[in-house]
Amino acid sequence: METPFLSFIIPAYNEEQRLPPYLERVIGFLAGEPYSFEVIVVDDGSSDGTAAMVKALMARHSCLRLEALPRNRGKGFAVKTGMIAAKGQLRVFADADGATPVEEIRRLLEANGNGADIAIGSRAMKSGHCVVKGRLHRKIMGTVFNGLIRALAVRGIHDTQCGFKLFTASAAEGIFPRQRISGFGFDVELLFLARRFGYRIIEVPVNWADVGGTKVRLVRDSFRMLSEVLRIRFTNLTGGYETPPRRP
Ligand SMILES: Nc1nc2c(ncn2[C@@H]2O[C@H](COP(=O)(O)OP(=O)(O)O[C@H]3O[C@H](CO)[C@@H](O)[C@H](O)[C@@H]3O)[C@@H](O)[C@H]2O)c(=O)[nH]1
Repeated sequence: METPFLSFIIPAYNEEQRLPPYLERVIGFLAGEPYSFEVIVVDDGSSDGTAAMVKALMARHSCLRLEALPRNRGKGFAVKTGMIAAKGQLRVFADADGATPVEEIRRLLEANGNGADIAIGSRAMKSGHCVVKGRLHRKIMGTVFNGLIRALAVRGIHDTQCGFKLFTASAAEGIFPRQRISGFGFDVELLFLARRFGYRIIEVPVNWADVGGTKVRLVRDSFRMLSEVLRIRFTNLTGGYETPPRRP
């Protein structure tokens, strides 16, 4: 069987400290795997040296690409940019802090092998091999937010917000051009559209660690996410989403 070409996309906002070690780990790991790959960093108008740092690493790693946005647009917009620029038959996005070890990609690929158009990492599904390390208030927030999301937008998914998701090229091309939410609520919109378009989603347990230095502001971003979820409902109700593509 032909080995797939894989795109690994990292949205980054002011990540000059946390991103370099993760990038090295990602490239080192993928280089040892049996497929070819590209790594795309989408710099979301950072005010620190994120873009310069990526450019310096590009001199050593030909697999590395930079998509630089002129101003800060939000994680959702950055992921959409990377997914549309990507060339891979399989496209993964992951957080810059390396909260989910890159090795966990094997679990996403296994789910894809089992028929998933979209494989999503989950911190909520318990499994013998998975460790989820996080502070209590983040866990409580996560549980409350996920409960609300399940009721409002995507029933049956345990963890919509884990920043470790895989799409086949055809799912990415069907969903991302139709994505409208630029903030952290974008994960919910992706899954909502995926359901609506008939793509098969498989949720898999992954290791995850709260490595600190989060850019998420608890109160501000929670309210913003809630308003984004309500916007998804409203856009759908008023027929705002384009006609679904036909699932191949
Ligand atoms: N492009 C872009 N990316 C951003 C922004 N703010 C944060 N990010 C990126 O989003 C990722 C996650 O941000 P963290 O700072 O690591 O926050 P976290 O607390 O670990 O995030 C958790 O909650 C988020 C919101 O639900 C999730 O999106 C994320 O996957 C994770 O579960 C990182 O790659 C970070 O660079 C922004 O304004 N723009």
